[in-house]
Amino acid sequence: MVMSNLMLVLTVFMVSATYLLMRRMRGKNRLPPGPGFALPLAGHPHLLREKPLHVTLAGLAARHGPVLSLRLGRRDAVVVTSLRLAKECFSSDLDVAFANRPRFPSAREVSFGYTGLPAASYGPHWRAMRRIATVHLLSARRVDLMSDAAIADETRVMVRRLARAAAAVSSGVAKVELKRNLFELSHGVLMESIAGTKGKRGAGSDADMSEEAHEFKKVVDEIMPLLGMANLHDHLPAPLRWLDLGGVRRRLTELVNRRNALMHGLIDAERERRRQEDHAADEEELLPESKSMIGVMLLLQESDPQQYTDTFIAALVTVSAPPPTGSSCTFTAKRMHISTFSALLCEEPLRRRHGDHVGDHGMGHVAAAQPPVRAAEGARGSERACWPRPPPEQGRPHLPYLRCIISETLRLYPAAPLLAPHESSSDCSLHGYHVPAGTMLLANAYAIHRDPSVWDDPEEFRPERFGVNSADGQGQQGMMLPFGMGRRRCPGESLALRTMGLVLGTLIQCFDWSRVAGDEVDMTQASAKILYKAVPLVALCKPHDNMRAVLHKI
Ligand code: HEM
Repeated sequence: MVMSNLMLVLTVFMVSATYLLMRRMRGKNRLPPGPGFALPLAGHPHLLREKPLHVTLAGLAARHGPVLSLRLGRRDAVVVTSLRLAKECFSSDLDVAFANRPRFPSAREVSFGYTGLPAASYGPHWRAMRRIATVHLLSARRVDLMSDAAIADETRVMVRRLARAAAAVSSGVAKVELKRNLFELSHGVLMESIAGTKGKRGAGSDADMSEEAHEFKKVVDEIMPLLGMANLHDHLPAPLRWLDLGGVRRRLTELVNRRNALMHGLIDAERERRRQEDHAADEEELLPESKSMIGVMLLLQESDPQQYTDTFIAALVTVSAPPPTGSSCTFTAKRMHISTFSALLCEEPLRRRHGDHVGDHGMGHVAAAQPPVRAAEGARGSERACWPRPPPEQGRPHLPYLRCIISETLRLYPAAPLLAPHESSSDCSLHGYHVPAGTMLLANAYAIHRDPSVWDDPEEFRPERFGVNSADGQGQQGMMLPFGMGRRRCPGESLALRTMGLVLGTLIQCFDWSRVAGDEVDMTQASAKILYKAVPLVALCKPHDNMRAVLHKI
């Protein structure tokens, strides 16, 4: 009996190994190189145990080349680790071939059955959503409006909270956990942009967060850890997934139902508000841009109710919520990014841990960013300069150092280090190799941004490389892809950059930041699809001398 079982295992193993070897060797259908031994059924997960994944994949690329193939469970995957290849994938005909997203079972729960923008397959539904997102919800005009309203308001709320915390201690220096503050800020901005929940309640709208934002935050807080566990489910055989032994799927379904109920409640509330309003004349005069995202969508619904159903609206506006597994970006990414900037601003010199490697990042000059950025703001000390208002369009070039810091941080710490996974919809050829339909494509932005053949001293944090005094920065920007490339490039890029600039600029302008004595800023990266610090940053925050009077009045 034991003998026959052993024979069976050996036969399965030999057949799988021969099959994989033959596929790899087949003349014009030659797959990209990759690590040889793949476990039958499981593939290469044993090679990916080391965390974080983007660092492990960079190591494999160093051994096998800039395009390598892997087997992950029943999926073929190709990883590209060079700028040239990433551009080939996302800017030529291949961009269409790779415009699909892989369907992970756990993403079905959070992405409205794969109909949310980040998870949707390439096709008419995705095109319709994408057009609305870029034209109506995240256009330059709307980003301006959001800067004036939601982002500025929520930044002011955060500044007030920090100033009060500092005023409450006798030393005037508060110890604050930035991640929590930025998390609340991003939720506030999110809810204000989606539904304008604070504005609708009139008096008391200056509260730190609306009830809806609180509920949304609670749901998001609970969903996030489950997504990590749900990833494991994705690689289990279907019958085991169905059994849902750990109860992850059941819990996720409950939470997603709560989130959806909240979204549908917001849509109904906005519809009711519109009905009750004596809007006939006034409404016509209001520009669609001046409304919340739901308000804009309801206007579209009036013109085409079949297309813009409530579910369509909920799926579209929830894109800013936590990412479906397999997608990657959100306000979360942005929040984590501001947290990373803040870490850089507090540390001198910054020490960085990467697995076992602990090195001096040589970022002493980063702390020196505070004075130049402040000086660049011009009217320092005036209420106008301190107030979290977006710098006017023509004012933005006066903040070149801030722009450089943001670019350099996105280079070294791209929020989505492997972008979001793409999937080929047809057989195609990449760098002379055959890529079958249904192959998952990962682009290792983290490794591409540190490629020594492209960047001088790639491990150094050097904002000046983006051209503080000139327009050189444009060229450098084209050598990185923190927001992806091609058709599925992030549509929230302008909003993200605007918010990061505004929040970081305000934090620098209003407060002096330093690290807690004796503590080093730990830049260890958590292992996740979104890159963030494993250890939340606790920093010392002291109102800037010239700003005290202004902060007092907030
Ligand atoms: C620091 C902030 C952000 C970063 C680094 C970031 C990065 C990314 C990346 C790398 C992708 C995948 C691109 C690809 O598939 O190749 C993506 C997709 C996406 N992002 Fe962002 N993002 C950020 C903020 C935002 C914001 C604020 C929004 C909206 C409010 C947003 C909405 C989206 C959507 C909807 C997609 C999916 C697009 C599609 O599949 O067609 N992102 N983002």
